[in-house]
Amino acid sequence: MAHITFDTKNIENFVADHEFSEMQPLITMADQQLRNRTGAGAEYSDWVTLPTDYDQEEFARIQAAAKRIQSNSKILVVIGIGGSYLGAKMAVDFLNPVFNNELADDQRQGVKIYFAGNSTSAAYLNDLVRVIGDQDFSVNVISKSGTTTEPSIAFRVFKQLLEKKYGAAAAKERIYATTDANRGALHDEAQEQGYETFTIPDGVGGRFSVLTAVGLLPIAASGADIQKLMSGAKDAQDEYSDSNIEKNEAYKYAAARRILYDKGYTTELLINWEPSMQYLSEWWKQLMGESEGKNQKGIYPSSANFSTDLHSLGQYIQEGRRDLFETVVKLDNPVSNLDLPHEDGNNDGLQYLEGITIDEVNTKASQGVTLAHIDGGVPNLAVHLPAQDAYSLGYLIYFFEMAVGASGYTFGINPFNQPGVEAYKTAMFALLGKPGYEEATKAFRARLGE
Ligand SMILES: O=P(O)(O)OC[C@H]1O[C@](O)(CO)[C@@H](O)[C@@H]1O
Repeated sequence: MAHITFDTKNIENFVADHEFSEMQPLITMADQQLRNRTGAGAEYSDWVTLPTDYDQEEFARIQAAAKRIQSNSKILVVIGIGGSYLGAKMAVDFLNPVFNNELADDQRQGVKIYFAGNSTSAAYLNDLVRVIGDQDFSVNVISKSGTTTEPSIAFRVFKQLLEKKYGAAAAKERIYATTDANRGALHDEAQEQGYETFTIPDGVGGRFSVLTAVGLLPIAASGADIQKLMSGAKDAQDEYSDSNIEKNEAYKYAAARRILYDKGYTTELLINWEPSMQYLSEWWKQLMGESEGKNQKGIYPSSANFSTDLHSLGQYIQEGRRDLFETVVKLDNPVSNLDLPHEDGNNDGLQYLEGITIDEVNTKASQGVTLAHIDGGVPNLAVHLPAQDAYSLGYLIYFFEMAVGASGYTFGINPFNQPGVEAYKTAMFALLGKPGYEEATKAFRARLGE
């Protein structure tokens, strides 16, 4: 089966071949830390073998639950934030038609998926309640800790909506909780209330959890093929098993990023040319940023959606500060195509494009932009995706996970924790007056002049 490929030819002007061989010892060391589980945070590296070592019984329950949701609901509200949200959103968007939720029921493979609990916006929750209206729905609440404020608030709202609509007992049949196997507020509530539960394994951190029930249940409910997703990831696990940069493209990507970083290219833009891939970048940003951004080090992960953002960020990318490099994720074969419609005359100046497809325009645009950006001093890496399908996505997920696992160790940090996220939570809890934060409450309120 065709699989993703990684291409460094467009950094030739910026990086010499010998620089890759010089990076090999660092990558070999990182590979050993990762695979022998001797590096910092190794207890959270079970994702390395997840595609060949996952709970088959739970996988079957996920598929059964997805079928049940499809049979009794029009909508699945997926509640979660960060790693308990972005992987599912990425995959649901990538594997379904762009306007999936707006299609007629018989045009859609599975249920409509709406996400909640990923902000503190009241308007978002109010508007989603209005969208649901009198349609049948179920809820998948996802939280490893079970105490994250945003999803906890959203869960209250949608749990009460379910109870109002179906009654307390029937509401419980429509709630699916994905959480820690043994502990946490959500775990305890699920046990007490008898919700069907799915597990976020102890050894898999949030941002690496898309191939667990965290991603798999929403993805399956949307109608996408989670078996093929896992099989793409499994083939990637086999493919990226060598520590040699020349035999392992995930490590070649890690090495290329690290070489560029050392030369002052400290911001990486993940570029896509399909609107359905916008959330691939959002997922990738958490994966990279939360893993690498520690001890005042790490590549800042950003993204741009082309050609849209060429008309907003294009100027900066072409001529702004020269600390950017791009990684383009390019789809080699579009999921659907369109001929430019014929029109008599040439009032819109598009006659020269007649006879070629819109996807060819997309491809030529991407090639042209790459050349222009290289000329402007922006190194350009490329990941080619053969198809917009579950197999390729599973492969791609594993590619990025392996790359950041190794890359994190080259920075000498723990790629699997996220201590810095606590700072905002402390400030927020203090200002909200959460019990246990009394001293911090005084200090933060004083800073606001309260
Ligand atoms: O699944 P939880 O515990 O609700 O956490 C959600 C997200 O919050 C973080 O812990 C911090 O933002 C992420 O690492 C995680 O993906």
